[in-house]
Amino acid sequence: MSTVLDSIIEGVREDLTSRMAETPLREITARAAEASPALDAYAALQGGRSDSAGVRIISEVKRSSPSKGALAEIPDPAELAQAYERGGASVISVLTEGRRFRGSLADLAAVRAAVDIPVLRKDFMVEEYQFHEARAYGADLVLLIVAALDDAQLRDFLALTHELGMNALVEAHTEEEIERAVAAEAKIVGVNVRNLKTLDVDVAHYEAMARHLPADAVRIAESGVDGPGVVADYARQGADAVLVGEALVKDGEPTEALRRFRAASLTR
Ligand SMILES: O=C(O)c1ccccc1NCC(=O)[C@H](O)[C@H](O)COP(=O)(O)O
Repeated sequence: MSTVLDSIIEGVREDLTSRMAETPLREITARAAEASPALDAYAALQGGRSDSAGVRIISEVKRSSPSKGALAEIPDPAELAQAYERGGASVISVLTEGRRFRGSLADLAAVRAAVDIPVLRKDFMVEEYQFHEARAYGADLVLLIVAALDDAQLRDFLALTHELGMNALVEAHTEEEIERAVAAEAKIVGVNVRNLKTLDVDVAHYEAMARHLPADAVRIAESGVDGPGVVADYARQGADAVLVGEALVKDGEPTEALRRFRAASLTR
């Protein structure tokens, strides 16, 4: 049976075919090689569970989603990213998938030019081309969804990500996917509490999965933050960083919201 993830990836592949026809691999590779070196997202995210600065926040530019539909217009993603940076975000996540999330590579480039912190290209990465494209548009970090890749792809894409000077956030949903991420030698491992089959969010799932995360990986809790309480819970459960989308884009004062989220993690 086809899942939401399968259907998103089908659309991603179709859109990718058009972009590849417009800008061939050798051209995007050359543009990636000319881009400014990637910022160190690993350094920006590590230490959140142990040092006095508290949990790091990855703040997302998210207009729309398959689970909730329209969330926020975000006419100026660069301005939103700057508001996040002022609030103390460690990394900005930019959804670049167009059909379901209404994101774009133009959003990624605009955010990259507007902030001094690392930027994540949040997309469904299934072809080598997309990694060069991510670098060409200024990404420092890319998302690898274990459920969307086989073991060979996971290893090859991680190696390519590192060759291009970027880091990868390797996203798992289950114990088995965490094991696959660890076997591929992922250094930044996320647990997304949104079930990609049902789209249900269960924040308690992070606690169940956290004990399977290796001690030496940077640990990310993804999705489901609806206020400071959930950030504090994720921090208590040993997350180094928390990825937040909807709660920030729907808040009229994202800088203040972010400050509250960061402060909450210090109460653990
Ligand atoms: O958000 C969705 O509905 C969704 C559906 C299918 C695949 C991915 C999806 N979201 C991507 C994300 O992982 C979230 O944008 C991110 O973790 C932030 O989540 P939230 O804070 O709950 O908006």
